[in-house]
Amino acid sequence: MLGGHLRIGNVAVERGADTDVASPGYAAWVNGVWEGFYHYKPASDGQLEQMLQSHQADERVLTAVWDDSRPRDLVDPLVPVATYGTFAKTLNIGAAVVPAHLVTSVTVRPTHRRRGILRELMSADLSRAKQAGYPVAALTASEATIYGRFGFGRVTETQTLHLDVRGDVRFHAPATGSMVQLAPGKLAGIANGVFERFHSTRRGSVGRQEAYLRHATGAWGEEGPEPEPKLRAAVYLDGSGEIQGYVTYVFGGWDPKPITLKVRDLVAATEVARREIFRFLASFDLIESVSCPFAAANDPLPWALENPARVGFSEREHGLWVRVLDVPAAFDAREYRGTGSFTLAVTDPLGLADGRYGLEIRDGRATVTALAEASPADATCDVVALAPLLLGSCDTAGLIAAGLLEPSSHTSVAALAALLDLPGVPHAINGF
Ligand SMILES: CC(=O)SCCNC(=O)CCNC(=O)[C@H](O)C(C)(C)COP(=O)(O)OP(=O)(O)OC[C@H]1O[C@@H](n2cnc3c(N)ncnc32)[C@H](O)[C@@H]1OP(=O)(O)O
Repeated sequence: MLGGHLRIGNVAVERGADTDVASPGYAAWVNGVWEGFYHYKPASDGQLEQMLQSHQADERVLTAVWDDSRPRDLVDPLVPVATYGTFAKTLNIGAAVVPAHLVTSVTVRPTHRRRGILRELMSADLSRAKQAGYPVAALTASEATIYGRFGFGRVTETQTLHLDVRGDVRFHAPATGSMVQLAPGKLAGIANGVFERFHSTRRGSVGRQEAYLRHATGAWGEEGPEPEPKLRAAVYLDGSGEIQGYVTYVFGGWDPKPITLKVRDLVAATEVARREIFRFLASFDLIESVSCPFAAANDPLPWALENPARVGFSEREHGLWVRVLDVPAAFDAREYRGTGSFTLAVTDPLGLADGRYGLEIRDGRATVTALAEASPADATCDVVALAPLLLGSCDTAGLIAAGLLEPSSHTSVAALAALLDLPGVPHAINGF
């Protein structure tokens, strides 16, 4: 419980009574978030309306903390000292796509930091999410060191891909299908469907908030909810004319060098579509480089090219963080290999996921049950390690070497690895 003059409450995503503009409380919450992330320009009525529409589409739950001790002649009491937002999407765990409780817009003002406001907001929220039946919570973090203490583990890494497109870029595979350049607005009826196909097949993918569609269509730009006239778009059609991917991009200007085409969003339902979109991006005259964010840690593009040295990567970052709330529900949705069984003991300082769990695996699918405390465990881990274990972000040997997973003295690590280790890495192509 927060003490003193601090008060926690929800903020409705609504227009003001008898007005067609955002309510003062909602406007104060949005501006609180913007200020927390150093967007030092209050949102205009038009921007607030855009935010409100997208937050309503996401069915966001907004929480704020107010400090009633601040002098009212100096600051509007509606202005929060902390913000916290959540919404429901899904996470692809490999064998199934499960509901995910997404956390975003976490800010605490410098005047109120390190007093336990984040801890209070997050502990209560994660308990509620577990009670509501979410197997997992997820977030994308500003700093890697904040969320481990709440049981979040890093599951994906992303990086920015740079493709040198000077001269003739040659691919091993022959070209297939076709690209069509179109006005970004045309993606309104296309982008979500392509993303859903990617999302349903890619382990680690997390559902997208409404803002992504607004960005894809150019209704929103880099600076937020304002039109982006520079945006260009194209779609990839396979041999039968079906749209299998799209890309949005902007010209980075004649300076600085190299002259760069900057991908804003690239979503491909198939690996062929992704490769063909890069073939298209490599074909622009006068352009020297193409940059593309949210590339996977094991991006296959260098393997597609006759000269893999054309591809470089920068800004390798932690991407998605996942918090397991319900071990049986989450691990039932995981992929495994072969047939076998083992018992996992989990410790969790927040008391949400701790216990002993039996995993009965048959032909790559598991039935997971909570066991009595006294059951002997084949391996032990903290809740933080559950996330990379769940998503197959790191193999069993790597988790053991990192000190995140501890096999018991009688456990065959090779047998455990034969059940748990998965090919490839999870990949999420969005932030929130
Ligand atoms: C999902 C997202 O929205 S990610 C974006 C997070 N927001 C930002 O980065 C905006 C700028 N920063 C902030 O607003 C705040 O400093 C916050 C939200 C990061 C932290 O809020 P606070 O209320 O100060 O945190 P609180 O006092 O509850 O601290 C909780 C714990 O986190 C730790 N912690 C807080 N901030 C940080 C940090 N930046 N780095 C490392 N640890 C941190 C505290 O030491 C404390 O640890 P303990 O409980 O184990 O002793």
